[in-house]
Amino acid sequence: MTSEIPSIADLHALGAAQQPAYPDAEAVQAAVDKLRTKPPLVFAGECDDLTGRIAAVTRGEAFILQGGDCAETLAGVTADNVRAKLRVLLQMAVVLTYAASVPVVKIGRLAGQYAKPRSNDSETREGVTLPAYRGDAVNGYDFTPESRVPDPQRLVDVYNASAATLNLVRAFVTGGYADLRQVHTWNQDFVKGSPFAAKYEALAGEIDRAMAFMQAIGVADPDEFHRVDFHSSHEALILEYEHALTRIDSRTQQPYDVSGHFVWIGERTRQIDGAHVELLSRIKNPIGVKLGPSTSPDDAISLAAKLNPTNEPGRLTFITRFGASRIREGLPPIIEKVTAEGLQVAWITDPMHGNTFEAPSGYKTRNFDDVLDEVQGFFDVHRALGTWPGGLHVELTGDNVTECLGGGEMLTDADLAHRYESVCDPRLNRVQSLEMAFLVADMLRKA
Ligand SMILES: O=C[C@H](O)[C@H](O)COP(=O)(O)O
Ligand SMILES: C=C(OP(=O)(O)O)C(=O)O
Repeated sequence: MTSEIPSIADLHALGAAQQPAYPDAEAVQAAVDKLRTKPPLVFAGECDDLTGRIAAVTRGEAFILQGGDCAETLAGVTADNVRAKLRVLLQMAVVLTYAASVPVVKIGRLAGQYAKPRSNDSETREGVTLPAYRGDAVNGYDFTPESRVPDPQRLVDVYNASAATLNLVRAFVTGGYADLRQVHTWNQDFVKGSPFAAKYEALAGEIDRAMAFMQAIGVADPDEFHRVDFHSSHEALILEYEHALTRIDSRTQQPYDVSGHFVWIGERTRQIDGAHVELLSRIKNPIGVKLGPSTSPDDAISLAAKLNPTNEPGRLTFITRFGASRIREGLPPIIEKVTAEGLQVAWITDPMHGNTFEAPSGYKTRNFDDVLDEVQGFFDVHRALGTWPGGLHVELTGDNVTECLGGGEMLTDADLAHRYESVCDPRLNRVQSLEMAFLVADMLRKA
């Protein structure tokens, strides 16, 4: 590590929000020492490649699809689970690419999304108060005093789980599963009778014909259909983990956080003088910052100045998450100021985090219509300002869970109990995700 990266103590001295209160400093040091010996999960060159792809988004030539679990779990690292998430993202990407004729940059909230910022430090159930669950990177979900103690060994477990996930993802995306000629296969075992399954099947048939045509006239190399580019991402939350995985690239002598291709700073940790902004200002990966409704135009300018001082296209993505009721008033002044200053950023919408509420049943949920309305608001604002709506960031799963209300299946509060599996926030299920892709493809075509 060079002097360019502050020490972990210096970072903590700046003030770091949302960090675990580890009871045993020696155990933290032991976990960090172990992480420092581990090989990189991603390569610096891959991160640069992603920066180049996001630069195309900044120029209005491509669209980002970023999606996956709210919180990955260690127990969730199974072949079926990873394949299901990848499959729904591939299906969505195909819909967006084909229906809107725009290249789609695919980024999973995957292989590292294990730490959660929380609104409250503690959780109370039936008169018992314990530390809040902060993701499998920090403590256990079980509501017992033992499980909720932050354990730094979990950081090593998360590294291993991320390595296993990435290994599978790389095998799937280069080994034939993601081959465009498999578009029909991805649709197998979809919810029977779903109108979106039928709509997808029709689109897949068109893609087959288009590929056959391109091959027949000799403009397409079959190898081009065989593999896709897919990148990992997560919120860079736990300083010990991200710092231990920040390494100097032997090609360029520059620091990269090799825990994932793209890392972002959350709404609760984007303090301009805080530790997260400082650490991410030093690494060379493409990075994101969540911007919620309290963001002022000057906040956005200061963040861009600190995080992307050379104004490099593709380096910085603003992920806006205002809520459906606030985006139409809140977003324009920010975009206007950023554009007036000539700042190169990609804009993407997270229509999930500003639209969460507690249903009468007690489940944390989101309404599909609110999510869609925020996406529509995002497109409307960009259209009015002549800027490019560069992408969609969603919490989703490849399974048929019942966590968000509405959508084509018209899930109600009574349905939430059937299959609510998220350990933190509610995700779109497979049908809702595909429905979202078709609706966004329509918006994108008009953009
Ligand atoms: O995913 C984002 C946050 O971690 C989450 O929304 C916080 O949830 P909470 O308000 O239940 O703590
Ligand atoms: C915590 C998250 O979002 P935000 O920082 O926008 O609340 C998240 O995306 O997991």
